[in-house]
Amino acid sequence: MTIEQVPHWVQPSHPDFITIKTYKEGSFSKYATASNPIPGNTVVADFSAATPANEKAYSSVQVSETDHIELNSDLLYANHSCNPNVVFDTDKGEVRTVRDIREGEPITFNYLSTEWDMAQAFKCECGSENCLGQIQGARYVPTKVLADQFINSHIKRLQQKRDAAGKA
Ligand SMILES: C[S@@+](CC[C@H](N)C(=O)[O-])C[C@H]1O[C@@H](n2cnc3c(N)ncnc32)[C@H](O)[C@@H]1O
Repeated sequence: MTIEQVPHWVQPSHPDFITIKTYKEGSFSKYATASNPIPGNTVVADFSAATPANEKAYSSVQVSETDHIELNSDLLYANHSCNPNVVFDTDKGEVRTVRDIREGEPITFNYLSTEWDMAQAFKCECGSENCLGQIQGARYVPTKVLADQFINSHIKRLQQKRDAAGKA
């Protein structure tokens, strides 16, 4: 079944940053690409349009051990990658590049850096050498597998609690 996803915000929401493209027919087929070249370590967006999410969904971003937000912007179309080029820093409420990004390059972040137990799992198509395959939340991945990656503080706390309980 194809789910029609009709944005409720004015598009484009981040014209200098995001150009949306479509890569296949059907649901979840859109992705954010860079409108311009962007240097590494640049703050490119914030979460100022976000609102609390009543429940987690494919579209929400987890911002604490219990809370989720809806982005209400074209940031929604940032796909997951196991080797991402931006971070969604939920403590600072900002999106930052982690390396230089070429114009037209897909904008991606690591969903496991924000999500503990996702509403909707998927088989990752990022194509990275270190691709983890099934993406369903950091809960399902050993802490050491994510050790070299940017991980938000709420996920680190949840990892610590899980690992401590496992040793008890
Ligand atoms: C927040 S949306 C991202 C935008 C989405 N591609 C769309 O068209 O609405 C998250 C969904 O996109 C898809 N997705 C994101 N990253 C993916 C990836 N690396 N491989 C396969 N599907 C992905 C999954 O269906 C996921 O549930």
